[in-house]
Amino acid sequence: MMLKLNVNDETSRLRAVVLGTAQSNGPTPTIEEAYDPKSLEHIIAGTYPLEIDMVAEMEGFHNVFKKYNVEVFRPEVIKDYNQIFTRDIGFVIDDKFVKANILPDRDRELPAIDYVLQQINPHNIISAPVNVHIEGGDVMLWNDHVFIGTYKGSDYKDYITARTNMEGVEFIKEMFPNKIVKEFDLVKSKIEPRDNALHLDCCFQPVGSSKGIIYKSGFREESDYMYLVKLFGKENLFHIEREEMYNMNSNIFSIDTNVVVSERSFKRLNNWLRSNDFVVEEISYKEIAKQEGLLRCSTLPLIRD
Ligand SMILES: NC(=O)NCCC[C@H](N)C(=O)O
Repeated sequence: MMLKLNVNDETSRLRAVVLGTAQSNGPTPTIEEAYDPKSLEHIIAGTYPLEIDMVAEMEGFHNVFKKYNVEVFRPEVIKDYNQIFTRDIGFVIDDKFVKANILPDRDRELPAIDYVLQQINPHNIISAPVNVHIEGGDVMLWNDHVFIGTYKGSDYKDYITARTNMEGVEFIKEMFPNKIVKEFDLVKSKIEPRDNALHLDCCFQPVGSSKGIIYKSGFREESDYMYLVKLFGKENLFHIEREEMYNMNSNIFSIDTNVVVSERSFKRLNNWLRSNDFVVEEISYKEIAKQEGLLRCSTLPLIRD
C-alpha cells in the first residue's frame, strides 16, 4: 500500500506521522559536539537528559497517538545517534515530501526513514540543491500560506543555530508557485537559549483553525511579527514570555483542530487552550525539552484530513 501524502496545515485531523526515537541516543555529547545552546547549557551543568527518561517520554507521546488511532512510523535505530527530532529531516507540503538539507551533524537521520519514503510515489519526493539549507522545524503550512523561519544576517554561516537560508525560501517558492510563501527573520544565539529561536516552531505555531501561540521577541523584525498579528488578529494570538519560549511552549503538537498534545507544566498555556475549548492531552516531556526541541519537533506528519 502506498502512502497518500496530504498535509495543508498544522492542525487538521492527523492520520499518519513519523515519531522520532530516543533509543540508542548515545552518550552525553561533549561541549564541542553540541549544536544548540540549550543542550550546551545542560552538558555544562551536568543535567543532560538520560536515554531511559527520554524513551519513557516518547512512549507517553506514542500512547496518545494510539488513543487517537493515528498510524505511527518510527525511524530505524542507528547506534548511539540522536534521532528524536524527526521534524527537521523532511516535511510534507500537499502531496509532496521534501527532503531537508539538514545540518551535517544530523545527516544520518533521514536514511533511517528510507523504508517510509519507499511507500511514497517517487514523483512526489523532492530533493533540494546543495546550496539550499532548510529544516522542517522552520516550515509551517497555513492553507494557502507556507511560513518559513530563516536568518537574514550576513553572518549566517557563523551560526550553527541558523538552519534555513534564503536559498531555502526561494526553493520552496519555485517548487510551490501556488502558495504564498512568507519568510520570517528569527533571532539566533549560539550561547543563550533564551535568545535563540532555533526554528520557527520555537517561537510560533498555529493552533485550531484561527489561533496561534507566539513569542514576539523571537522575530528580528517587528514587521514579521506584525504580519502574523494582521493575519490571525491580535486577540487570537497567545503571547508567551521569554522563559515560556525557553521552555518551548510554542512547540506543542496538534492532532486535530480541537485536540492538542502539550507538556504538563505549561499551566498558563494549557488553561488558555482549555478556555478556548481545546482538549489538552498533557504528557511529560521536560527531559527532551533540555535538547531545545519538544513535541512538534519530534513529529513529521504525513497525512492529515
Ligand atoms: N524543530 C526543532 O526546533 N527541532 C529541535 C532540534 C533540536 C536539536 N538539538 C538541534 O539543534 O537540531
